[in-house]
Amino acid sequence: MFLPRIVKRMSPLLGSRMSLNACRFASTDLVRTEVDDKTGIAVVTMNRKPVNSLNLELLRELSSALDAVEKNKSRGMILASSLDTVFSAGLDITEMYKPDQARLKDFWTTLQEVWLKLFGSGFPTAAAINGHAPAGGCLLAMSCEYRVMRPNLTIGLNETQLGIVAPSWFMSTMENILPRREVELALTLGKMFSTEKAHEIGLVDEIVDTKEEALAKCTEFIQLFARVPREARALTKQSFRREALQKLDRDQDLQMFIYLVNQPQVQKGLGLYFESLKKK
Ligand SMILES: CCCCCCCCCC/C=C/CC(=O)SCCNC(=O)CCNC(=O)[C@H](O)C(C)(C)COP(=O)(O)OP(=O)(O)OC[C@H]1O[C@@H](n2cnc3c(N)ncnc32)[C@H](O)[C@@H]1OP(=O)(O)O
Repeated sequence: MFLPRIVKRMSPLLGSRMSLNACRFASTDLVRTEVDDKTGIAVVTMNRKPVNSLNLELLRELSSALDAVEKNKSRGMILASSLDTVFSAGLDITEMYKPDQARLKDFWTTLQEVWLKLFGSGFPTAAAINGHAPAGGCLLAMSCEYRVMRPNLTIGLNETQLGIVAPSWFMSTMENILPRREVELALTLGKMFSTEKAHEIGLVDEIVDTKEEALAKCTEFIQLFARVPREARALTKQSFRREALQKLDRDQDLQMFIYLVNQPQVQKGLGLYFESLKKK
């Protein structure tokens, strides 16, 4: 259960440049939310070792953090990771392999909720991609409006490589950024792009060397909207993204997911993939 703790603290968040800004913190073990009092921007940091794989608890806390950012009327939100080399490893395979059926349902419903809140948010969003971002990790980054990434990492929707299929709303999210042809190729190949290639094709907007620089660039992006009326901006974004948002039929998507994940050959594939990750 997410219980926001709102306290005043000095922020070490963005290094010395921001270190005198007081921040409000609303944090749990898995997700830290820090709002800079000077910029009004919230940094939501995923903190689930070792790889920020998205299990039910992390998704629930992300969902609550997004509610808190909305409620606090923050100027915008930056999504980041506390880990050195991984932004998010995507969905936690253990949620889908030999699952408890009630939890599986909760898991998928919460993932849908996080996407609807993040992709459909009125406030500006940016992702500081300070580590690898496969599959669901790529979905989170793509749901933001701007992406800044460190070099020599990877990002992409690799589902077909695992023998599974990215849901259509994962596809629409990529299509909101890249040309259709590029998306079709990326999805059918299950392509993981290097940071440099992702930048070349426009999946990533900027490359920087450190997490601090990534946070600073994301802040600059969000500040572009400082003089744009908030409501007009929000409605424009939501109207632009409406088609993708409305295409998600939550019940149908849930039923399809439950049916497919429980297929013996999908379970076998997930088991083999999970083993291969462990043996790596
Ligand atoms: C036709 C049938 C259709 C069926 C359709 C039904 C299904 C629909 C759902 C589709 C949606 C899927 C979206 C997803 O997100 S699936 C998840 C995909 N994720 C990945 O492929 C990433 C896998 N991980 C990695 O590539 C690497 O871990 C990394 C992120 C690059 C980091 O590498 P690093 O070397 O730092 O770390 P390790 O690989 O050593 O991992 C450390 C430990 O973490 C465990 N791990 C890693 N990823 C996951 C994960 N996604 N879920 C659970 N656990 C994970 C790994 O096993 C190590 O554990 P260990 O320390 O115990 O060995």
